[in-house]
Amino acid sequence: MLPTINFTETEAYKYLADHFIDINEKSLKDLFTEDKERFEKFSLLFEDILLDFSKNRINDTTFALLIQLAKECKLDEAIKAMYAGEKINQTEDRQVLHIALRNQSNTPILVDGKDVMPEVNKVLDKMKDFSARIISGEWKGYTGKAITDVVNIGIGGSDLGPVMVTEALKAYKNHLNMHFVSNIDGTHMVETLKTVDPETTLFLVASKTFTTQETMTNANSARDWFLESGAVKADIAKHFAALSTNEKDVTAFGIDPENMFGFWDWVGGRYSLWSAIGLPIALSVGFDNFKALLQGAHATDQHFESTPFESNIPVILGLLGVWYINFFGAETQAILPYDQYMHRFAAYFQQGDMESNGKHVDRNGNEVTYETGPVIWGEPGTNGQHAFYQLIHQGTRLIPCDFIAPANSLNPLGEHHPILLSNFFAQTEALMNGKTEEQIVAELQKDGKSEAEITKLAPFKVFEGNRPTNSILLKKVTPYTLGSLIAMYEHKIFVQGIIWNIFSFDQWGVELGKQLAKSILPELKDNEPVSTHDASTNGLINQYKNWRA
Ligand SMILES: O=P(O)(O)OC[C@H]1O[C@H](O)[C@@H](O)[C@@H](O)[C@@H]1O
Repeated sequence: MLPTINFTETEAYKYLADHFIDINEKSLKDLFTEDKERFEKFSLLFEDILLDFSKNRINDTTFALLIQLAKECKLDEAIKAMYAGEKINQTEDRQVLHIALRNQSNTPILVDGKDVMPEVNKVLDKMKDFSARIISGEWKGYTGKAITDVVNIGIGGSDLGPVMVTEALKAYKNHLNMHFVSNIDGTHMVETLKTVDPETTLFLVASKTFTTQETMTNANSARDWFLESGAVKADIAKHFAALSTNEKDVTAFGIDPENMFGFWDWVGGRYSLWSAIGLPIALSVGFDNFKALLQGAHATDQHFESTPFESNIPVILGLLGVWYINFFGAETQAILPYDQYMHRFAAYFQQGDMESNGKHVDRNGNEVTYETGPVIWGEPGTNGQHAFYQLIHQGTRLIPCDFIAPANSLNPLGEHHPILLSNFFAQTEALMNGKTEEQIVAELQKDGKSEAEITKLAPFKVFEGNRPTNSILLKKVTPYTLGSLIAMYEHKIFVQGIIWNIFSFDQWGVELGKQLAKSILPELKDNEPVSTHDASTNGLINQYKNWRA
């Protein structure tokens, strides 16, 4: 069982609330001037990842109080409970053990007294064998040709992770063409099928439950398309595999259980890329690279489990988020990777974070009296700079940003990488220091502007600065480092969920819309006007019926 402490009633929270008044008066610039050791104090090197959190609106006191907050909320007990396989997903009565999927030390992890590692390793071995056969061309399609294209059909956690990682690791990719169909919009499937050949395509039906409407509809359409190509039912075994926990429905769909890669209900969908759901990753970059991804995540898991909070990266990232959300009133968190390959990283953590911590009821079942999960968003640098950074620099909202960049490019091309990184360094510096009116005036005077022009223009050109950022510098984007980084963000989400006293591993909020869609679908069959809903919904449905061809 997880502790159920209201963090706003802790001693640390009360001190933080007072202390916030002091910090809110201070500028980051002053904090750096006051403390020459600031970078050394507020940065951490973990293998090939440097986290610099010194450009945050904290000082020694803030940091100590945040650590105290984590202790008072019994974060240590919560971490132990997760690692020990306790059923911390209490509303679904399940363990939360994505750490077992990447437990490369292979120490026993018990679920109801039974070590899950032999099962985990068995599936990994099966993935290794299967991916090797597909990649080498030993596996043949129904007309004897090797597989050239893989279409993953899945949505949410059965899509976003594999998409994000295969994109982030594209530099390590082999000859297989990867496609991902998630949306129920027929366009997604139709456009994908236009680019593939049934004789050389492997479909992976990825669904933890194997009941998700979008995925099952897409899988049925793919199967129909395949059978219309001249293949017969027996050929399905050569072109369809399932990544799921639901063997019964996989078999009913017509997929050979031999082609089923299983996982378990103690793996949350949005934490499942490390399981059989990661098969598209293993196919795209080879099993050794997939294993390196798991190893990187495992290194973070060990760090998170055993490092004192003061130097524990996920703990620090989580606490900084709490500081901004609950004291400064920040509503969003930007994730800004200066790496084109990582262009889906923010989208991935939109699900990871918002589905986990988008909760308004605490672990006692009571409405919370404070803010919880932030809105996560972001785009890769430098594109974001030319789109939304204006608001980050000069808007009215405080937006904590995580800047992520690799020191080494996987595509060193002329001056591109130094230019990219000069922007990465410049942005956090600009956000911190801003630009004062005096600086602006001096600049305008130098440009020969008149006093009248200077007075008119200067207010618009001022940057108040004092905008907080984390910088995460990676030596290079490798499968291992990427695994470590993803796991850091996962555990950060866990930390925040514990502080906020919410359940991070259920997702009841996605159910209502699904249920309503199911009841509306039969109403769309005929052209009779509907009157069973509110006036707006009736009006929309009836206009749709009028317009549809
Ligand atoms: O893998 P499945 O079972 O198809 O679920 C896909 C997605 O469905 C829902 O939106 C949620 O439950 C997500 O967490 C999940 O990832």
